[in-house]
This record gives sequence, structure tokens and C-alpha cells, in this order.
Amino acid sequence: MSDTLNNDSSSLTVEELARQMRAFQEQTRELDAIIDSSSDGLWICDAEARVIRINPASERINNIRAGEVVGKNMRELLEQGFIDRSAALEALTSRSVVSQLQNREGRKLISTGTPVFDEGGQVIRVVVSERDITEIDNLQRELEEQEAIRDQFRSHMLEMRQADLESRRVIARSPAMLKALRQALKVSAVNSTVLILGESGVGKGLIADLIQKNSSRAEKPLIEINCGAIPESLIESELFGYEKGAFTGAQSGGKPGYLELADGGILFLDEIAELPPAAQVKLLRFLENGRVIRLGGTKARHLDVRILAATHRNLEEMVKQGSFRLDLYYRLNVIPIHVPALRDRKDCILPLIRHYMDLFGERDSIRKRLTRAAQDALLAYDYPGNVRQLMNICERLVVMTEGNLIDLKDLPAEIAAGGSATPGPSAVWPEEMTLQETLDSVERSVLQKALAKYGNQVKMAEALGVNQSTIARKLKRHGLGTT
Ligand SMILES: Nc1ncnc2c1ncn2[C@@H]1O[C@H](COP(=O)(O)OP(=O)(O)OP(=O)(O)O)[C@@H](O)[C@H]1O
Repeated sequence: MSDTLNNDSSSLTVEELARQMRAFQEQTRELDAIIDSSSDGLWICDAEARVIRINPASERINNIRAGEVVGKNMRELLEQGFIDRSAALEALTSRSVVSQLQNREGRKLISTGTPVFDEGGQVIRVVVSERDITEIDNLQRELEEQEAIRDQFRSHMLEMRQADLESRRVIARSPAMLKALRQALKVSAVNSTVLILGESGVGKGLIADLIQKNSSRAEKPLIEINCGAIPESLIESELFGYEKGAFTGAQSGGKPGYLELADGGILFLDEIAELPPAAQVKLLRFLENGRVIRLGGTKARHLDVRILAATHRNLEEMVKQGSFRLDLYYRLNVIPIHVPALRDRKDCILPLIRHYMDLFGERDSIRKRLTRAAQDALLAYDYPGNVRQLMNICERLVVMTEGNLIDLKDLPAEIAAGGSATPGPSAVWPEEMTLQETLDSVERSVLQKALAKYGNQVKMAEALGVNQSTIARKLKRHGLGTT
């Protein structure tokens, strides 16, 4: 004891031993914490493949308690069918890192066995880590299913569009619409980019179809995409395609974009004003050099695609406001075609109504006619939704009206109101007229309208709420004749 106390070197050794012991205990605690907190399962086996330890994640993943396997040999566990493959055994045999895909308790695991060597090169341990990839696998499958659905939807849309095209006829009577059609036919023959402008529902899509049908690319599909309907995050990959692994969820083999699909044909970019800025840049590049690089790729593909674009927005105004690129606007606006609003081509209204009433009537085997009053009201209406709205009105009238004759009362209220409205007394007082003169003028105008509508005094009296003798007297005074 005194030796130890008096001998400096031996007392140092004791302290050093104690310090080393503390350090060792600390390291062991640290190691325990790492092993126990790992979300991957860990198995530690000795050189004979006997299980020394498993961590809580492994207990969870395999649904076992450590006590059930610790002390047992992996060969034993394999024989008992407890596991179907052992990464530990293979790592021991091959003396190298081994990864295996395993199915356990309905879950998918990746097990990696790593041999641990001593200084002499002898294997002293094998550490096996297990990762549960069931969720990742499910997500991957879901993604692939989503992609497949999207592809199906895409080809379905193309098929529907093809069928739709075959049943479409362009009705045009007014000079402005005939001019637009002539322009469309003229540009069909060339390969220039065309920008089709006009309000929503005027028939811009129909003009694009007409150009395609009469072009040298008629045998190739017209691929149409609505730039406003594709989510902003997808539009670039949809348009330009992507290479394998370009982003999370990308199909493993990569995918061609609509531009590639339209190679040799025509791509119709509807609602072009909604194209996000990054896609605007890429489209401009394509229009300049005819080349496309898929997302995540490096290889440029040369494509022969004619571009038709359409919008109901004022692109010039958007350029001024900085929301649309001027250079792209110039590239697209090589040949602009303006499709007039329906209210600016009243001559087209009745032929369109006839066409659609026949079409829907034929479809449902119903034949209906419009009264004169209903026709007048339909002619006087403004059609903010243009031909698309007129089409819907016709369908509703054919399907919903009782009997074969469609009258004013059968029309939607906003249209009937416009048609039946006899102008009320003018709110503006013409200053050169006396009150009596103004009243007389209004009375005359009302009588004229009622006369035109009913044609006889009895019905006029009924409609205007006076007796027939009053009507006769007033007609005489205004010099208006009746039966
Ligand atoms: N002149 C026409 N003759 C017959 N049908 C027409 C005519 N113009 C438009 N239509 C029909 O009206 C509907 C709307 O037309 P279209 O989709 O071409 O309009 P749009 O201007 O492209 O509309 P949006 O800007 O909303 O895309 C279509 O069903 C189309 O067949």
C-alpha cells in the first residue's frame, strides 16, 4: 500500500486505469445509444454467426423480442424458417459486404451484412443492418400507377379529340367569320406559326383543326394542350419531356414531351398566355432552333413541329405589363388570325342555332322549332360565352322544352327579357318636346310594337290592359291600321 502511495509511477498507473475505465464506459454508453436509437434494425453476430445483440428497431421490424434470438445461431434461425435468407451468413462466407432483399412478416427489407476484422484479418463480428422499405416501395408503386393513369388519360384525350374532330362542322355566314376562315385555309398550306386570337368560346380550337385538316400534316395527329389546365409544376416536363431520374416521381425510363409526340405534325398550344416564364423561354428556344432538350438531359433532339397557339387574353397588354415575353410574342405572332365574338357576327347566330338544334335533335331523335319571338330574342342576345354558350343553350332547349315549338317563355330568363323588352318611356327627356309630345311618341311606339306582335285589336287590348275601343281610338289617332 505504502509502495503504491510512495511510488509515483504506480499511483499514476492506477489513475490512468481509472480514467481509461471511465472513458471506456462512456464510449460503451455512446455506442449503446447509437445502436438503440437507430431507426434501422441492427443485428450483431460473432464469427460463428451467433447473435450477440439486436436493437429495438430490429425487434419492431421483425416483431420479436431480443431474448428470442440472442444466443442463437443464424443457421438455426434459418432452419427454423424464422428468416428466409441471412446476410450475416453470406457476409461471413464471402468476407465482404452483402446486401439482400428480404420479405419478413409481410414487409420488404433491405439487409446489409458487414464483416468486422481484427488486426490479423480474422472476422470477429458481422453487423447486419435492416431497412424497412415497404413504405418506399408502396410509394414507388403508387407513383408508377399515377403515371400510368396519366398516360392513359393522355391517350384517351387524344382519342376523344380525334372522334370530336370528325363530328365537327364549321358554320360561318358573317363576313368577319368568313374572312377568318379564308385566312385559316390560306395558312394551312404553309408551315408558319399561327396565333389565333379571340374571346373564349368563339371557335379558336375549330380554326386550329381547320388549319391542320387542310395542311400537309393532316395525316399526323394534331396534339392540343391547354397551357392553363396543366399544373405549373408539370408543364415543362409535359411539353419538353424528361430523362430518367430527372425528378422525384419521374418514370424510370424518362418520357417524351408533347413536342416530341407532335414530331412531324402540329402542336396546338391553347391558352398560351398561361405559359409560365421558364416554359416561355424554352418554347422560344425551340421556335428559334427547332431543338428540344428533355428535363434533366443534355442531348438536343431536332424536331419538325408546327406550332399553332391561341389565347383569349390581350397578349400585347401582357407584354407591356411584363407577364409575357416580347420575343416569344413576336415569334408566335407571325400570322395572327382574329376570330370575332358572336355578338359581332349576328349573321352566324341563326345558322348556328339551326345547326345545333338539328344536331342535338338528331342525337336524341327530337325535332323542335323556334317561334319568331324566340328567334328574335336569341338574335338580340349578346352571348358573352360565344358559340360555346349558344351550343349549350340549344342543347338545353332541345332537351328541356315541352312540345315541339320553342317560345320566348322557354328561353333562359336573361335572353327572354332582352327579346320581349319593349323600350320603356325614355328616361332622357328630349328638351325640344313637351310632356304631351313625349307621351304621344311613347304611346305610338308601344302601339306599333303591340300591333306587330298581335295583329288584332282584341289581343292588343288584352296585352295592354285596356278595352278594345280605346285601342281602336288610339290607333286611329296615330294613323295606325289594324284588322
Ligand atoms: N363556327 C362554328 N361552327 C360550329 N361550331 C362552332 C363554331 N365555332 C365554335 N364552335 C363550337 O363551339 C365550341 C367552342 O369552340 P372552341 O373550343 O373552338 O372555342 P375556343 O375559342 O377555342 O374557346 P376557348 O378559348 O375557351 O378554348 C366547340 O364545341 C366548337 O365546336
